[in-house]
Amino acid sequence: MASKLLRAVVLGPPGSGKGTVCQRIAESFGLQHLSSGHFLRENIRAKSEVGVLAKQYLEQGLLVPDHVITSVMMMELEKKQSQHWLLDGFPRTLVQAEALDRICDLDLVINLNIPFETLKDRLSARWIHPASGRVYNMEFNPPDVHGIDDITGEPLIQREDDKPDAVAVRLRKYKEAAKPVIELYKSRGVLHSFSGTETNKIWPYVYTLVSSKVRPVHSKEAN
Ligand SMILES: Nc1nc2c(ncn2[C@H]2C[C@H](O)[C@@H](COP(=O)(O)OP(=O)(O)OP(=O)(O)O)O2)c(=O)[nH]1
Ligand SMILES: Nc1ncnc2c1ncn2[C@@H]1O[C@H](COP(=O)(O)OP(=O)(O)O)[C@@H](O)[C@H]1O
Repeated sequence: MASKLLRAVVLGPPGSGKGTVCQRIAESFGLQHLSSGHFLRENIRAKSEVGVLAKQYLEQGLLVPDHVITSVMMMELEKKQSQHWLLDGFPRTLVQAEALDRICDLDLVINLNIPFETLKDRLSARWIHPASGRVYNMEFNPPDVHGIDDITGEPLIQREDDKPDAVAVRLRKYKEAAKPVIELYKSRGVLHSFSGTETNKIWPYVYTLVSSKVRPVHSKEAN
């Protein structure tokens, strides 16, 4: 199998399961999972310059300006140059995709196609552990103890932008902005779309696809 470092992106609307799928890929293949939303929330908590600027956008469910998120992501990617990585939530506009093009050639783009109603239901049941970005869902993957993170025992919170009004705005904005990005990757032949209402059903196909590019951490081959 090729020893080239994998450069992959997962695209999909809010609540489509990008975070969940990326978490599984990262664990199965030992890839670095880089989530734009997670970096922004970390900056907000740290009250950094970026965080102060980004806060108002996140609270309203709006996209952060391209130059802000691009500089955050470029800084993170620079630190991970020698590792396989997987981007979650970036690029989300054509301008961001063009910025990414300037630093790498993508090998793989995974596009999650999930019906609107499913997305609305999922987001309202989502809880996160803010420090780690771990994601729970009260129906799909509840924590062992209600409202508590399994690993640290710290309280879980519901994101401001998972409230119903912000969710509707986010879904609409996503559609508009993502269309040209999806078209771009389709035209390059790197786009792989997966449709369905359940991450567990989509996951085996995603696993097979990623296996064709990188070796699983726990495969018999690797042991
Ligand atoms: N019921 C159900 N819930 C799921 C399924 N897959 C993921 N979820 C849950 C986990 C979360 O609470 C919520 C959204 O999943 P993620 O946080 O992984 O989605 P994504 O990263 O795309 O959302 P984001 O962009 O951060 O808003 O849905 C599924 O197949 N069924
Ligand atoms: N690539 C990006 N471009 C602009 N804004 C972003 C980007 N990634 C994240 N954000 C901001 O952070 C918020 C949370 O992002 P994320 O955790 O990926 O969740 P979601 O997919 O539900 O919007 C977004 O609603 C947006 O305000």
